[in-house]
Amino acid sequence: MDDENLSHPRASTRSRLPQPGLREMTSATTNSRSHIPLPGSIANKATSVSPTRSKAPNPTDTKRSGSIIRQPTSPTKTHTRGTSYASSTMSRSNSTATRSIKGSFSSTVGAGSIRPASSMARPASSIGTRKLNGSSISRPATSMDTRMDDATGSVLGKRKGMQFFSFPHRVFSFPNGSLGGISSNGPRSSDTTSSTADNPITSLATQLASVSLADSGVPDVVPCPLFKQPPTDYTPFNPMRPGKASRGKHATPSQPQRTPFVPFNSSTRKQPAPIFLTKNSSVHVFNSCIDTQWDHELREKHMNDMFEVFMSRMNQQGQNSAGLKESVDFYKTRIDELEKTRDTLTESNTNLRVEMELLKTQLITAEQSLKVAQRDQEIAMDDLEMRQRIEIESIRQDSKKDAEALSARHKIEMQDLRRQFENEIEDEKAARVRELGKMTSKNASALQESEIELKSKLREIDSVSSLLESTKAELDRERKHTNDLRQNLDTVSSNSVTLESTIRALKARIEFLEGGREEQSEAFERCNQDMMDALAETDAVKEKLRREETLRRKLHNQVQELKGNIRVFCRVRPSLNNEPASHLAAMQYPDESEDAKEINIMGPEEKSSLGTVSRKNNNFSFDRVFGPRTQNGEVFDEISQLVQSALDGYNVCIFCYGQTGSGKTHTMSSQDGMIPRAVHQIYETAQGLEEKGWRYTMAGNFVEVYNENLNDLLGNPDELDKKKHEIRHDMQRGKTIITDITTVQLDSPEMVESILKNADANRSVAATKANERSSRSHSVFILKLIGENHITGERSEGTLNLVDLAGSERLSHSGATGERLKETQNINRSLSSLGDVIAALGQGKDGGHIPYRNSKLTYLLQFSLGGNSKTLMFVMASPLQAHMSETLTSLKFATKVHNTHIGTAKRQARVRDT
Ligand SMILES: Nc1ncnc2c1ncn2[C@@H]1O[C@H](COP(=O)(O)OP(=O)(O)OP(=O)(O)O)[C@@H](O)[C@H]1O
Repeated sequence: MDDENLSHPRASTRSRLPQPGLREMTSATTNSRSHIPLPGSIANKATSVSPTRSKAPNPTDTKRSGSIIRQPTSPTKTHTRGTSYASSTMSRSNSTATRSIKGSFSSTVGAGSIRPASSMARPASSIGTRKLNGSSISRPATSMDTRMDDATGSVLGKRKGMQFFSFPHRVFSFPNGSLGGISSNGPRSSDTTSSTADNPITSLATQLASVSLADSGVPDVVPCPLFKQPPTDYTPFNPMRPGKASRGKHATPSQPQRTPFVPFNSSTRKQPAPIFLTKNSSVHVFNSCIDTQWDHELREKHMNDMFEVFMSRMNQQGQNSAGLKESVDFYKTRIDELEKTRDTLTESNTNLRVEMELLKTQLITAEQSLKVAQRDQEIAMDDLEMRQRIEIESIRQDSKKDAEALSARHKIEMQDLRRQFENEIEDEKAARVRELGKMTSKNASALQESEIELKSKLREIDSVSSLLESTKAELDRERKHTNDLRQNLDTVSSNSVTLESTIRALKARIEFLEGGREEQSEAFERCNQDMMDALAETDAVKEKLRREETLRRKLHNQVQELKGNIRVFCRVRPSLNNEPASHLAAMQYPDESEDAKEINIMGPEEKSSLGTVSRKNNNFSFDRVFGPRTQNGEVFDEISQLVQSALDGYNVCIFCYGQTGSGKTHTMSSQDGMIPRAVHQIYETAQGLEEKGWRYTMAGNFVEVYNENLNDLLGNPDELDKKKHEIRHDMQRGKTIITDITTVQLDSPEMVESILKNADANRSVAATKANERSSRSHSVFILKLIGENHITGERSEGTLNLVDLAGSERLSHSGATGERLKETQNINRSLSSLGDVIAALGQGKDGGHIPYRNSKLTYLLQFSLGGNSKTLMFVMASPLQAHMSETLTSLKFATKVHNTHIGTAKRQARVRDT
């Protein structure tokens, strides 16, 4: 609260109210700014007021008042402020009293209250200075004084319904017995407000004049040439309502604008002094104005009336002052109370201040001790830090020395270790190098030895091969020599027989000659002639024999050609153990005991509308029909002559056609099948022909056509279905070449068996619904036979193709799906192509198109099917009733082939004319 009072103007006003200004008012406590001896107490005030009240207005009073009139040296300022203070003080004193009664004042500043710490810490100037200097007291004294002097009337007057009258209670005194101040202030409105700030007399006179004229009924504006016409916004002075001048004065203490005061008769009267420079100068001007313009008596009378009115009002003011006195007493009582309270507060403040001082002292002491302790602490810390720094430095140096020593030691150790490792590495390297050298030398020697050994082996091989060659040549020579010797032996033996007989004859002749010399000589000549005739006869017989062999060949092939270049044999396999007789179809072989060329297959029993049971008879006729009891040997006898044709230089093709399980493989590739038998026969025949000058070489290939791809059955089984083989034809020589095919030289009949085993293992076999082990490809065994007759100079090149076709069952019967379906489709397509090729050949048109290229099989057999070849078709038949349909289909196809006339075969041989 006190802080606010110090800082806030309103608070300072409030604090002034209870201050001891009234009681302790002295000259020292007067308002120094006004230099007016303000009433320090009511008594003083009463003293100053009482003469005014008791005495009538007279010039003396006026004069005395004139002495007093110095009081408002700055009248406007003092008066205005005093008025405002009066009103505010009055209202606030009430509020203060109220607060005091309610205890709020004592609660805030009373002795019993405890000031907060902040208040205690407040500087002494806030309280003590004010009290001691009394500067703040002088202002309330001024206020109070002003209030008492000026505002009382207004307040009381207002309160009591009195006409407002702000004339001061003091008597005005004009130096020349006139109210110069009135005239000088009256009409100068704007100038007045500004000039009053500088001239208090003029200001006071202006107020007085305005009030008195207004109250006395005298017109406000007196026509006086001395004054100018007042401005329209001129407002008479009202002390209760500060005008613009007073407000403006407070607001802006600007320099007043003064209108030069020109005397009316300035030309006649000499101015003693500059206008308004002194009070006397203005009086002179005023007097001069009066003398010349005003009716002095009238004005005096008028002034007297006015004075009386003033006086009466002054009396009234005196009465009012009594009321004010009461108020003052009340206020004095209140002030006493407040002063007591203030004393109490002062005392408590003093105690608190002492206490605060004590605390301050203690605080200072504590701060000092704290500072001392802090300083001691800092010193100790500095010492400690210094010691630690020294210790750290020493430790660091020690550590550095240790580290350096350690690193030096490590460096030495590292160098030692490095040297040691380098030595070890060098040793190891040298050992390794030595070892490597040894190994290299060993390897080199081993390599050298190996090379030497290899060279020796190569030499051995060369020598062995040359030996072999020479042995072969020698063997050939030996063979030849043996043959020659044999022939010679034969000749010699015959000759020896002849000679023996001749010798016997000669012996007899000799004996006869001995008996008669001439008869002996004749007999000897006859014997010699007989011998010569016998030798000549022997040569003639041999020549005749060779001519007969050539004739036999010619006749044999003529017989084969007469039989037809394509022949069809039918073979029905026997029933197997798991096939009961009830499941067999009814088949008949009408001419089995004779030619055995027919077969009747009885169809299922059919009942006619008349109830007769009949069977459809399917009669087929082929070149030969083999029944179920026929063995492979018997079959081969029928084809052996075709195999002989291959040796004679013909292309022979024997293939088996029929449904799955009809016995094709059994006939062709079984151990006693056509292929082994053919090879055996070829060997035997070839050996027999050697006596007649023939030498044969045999080379075999075994291939299969699977899904229209050619596979080498004698090759690597892993390359089946991967390695591609192409079929190429030499049209001029009538030769077929298969690329990348394995060719086996058949030096012995045993070689054929191993070939067949390998081929059988490689052959694609897949299970189907129709047969649990079914060959799903066409296999072709190709035997190339090249024969040379070193006696006759003949040469023959024949090919024997033994073909085991895949099953010919119909697609619907096989029940194949997926991959099997694809196989079956390819099989049927190739078989159909085979039929188309045979049919085209049967048409016999020279240069006609033969569709060999429609399938891989027909393209492969191009030179074995047609005019240059002999073809034999085995149509295989199953005895089962269930296979009847397929059997009939196969037999119908075979009948078509049988009815085809292909033409005359040509021998692939160069026969020397004999
Ligand atoms: N003449 C026969 N004498 C004895 N058994 C035979 C005869 N013909 C065929 N078989 C037997 O009948 C079965 C089927 O014969 P095979 O395998 O030769 O028929 P396939 O027509 O070659 O069949 P795929 O077309 O499936 O090769 C075999 O067990 C076989 O031994």
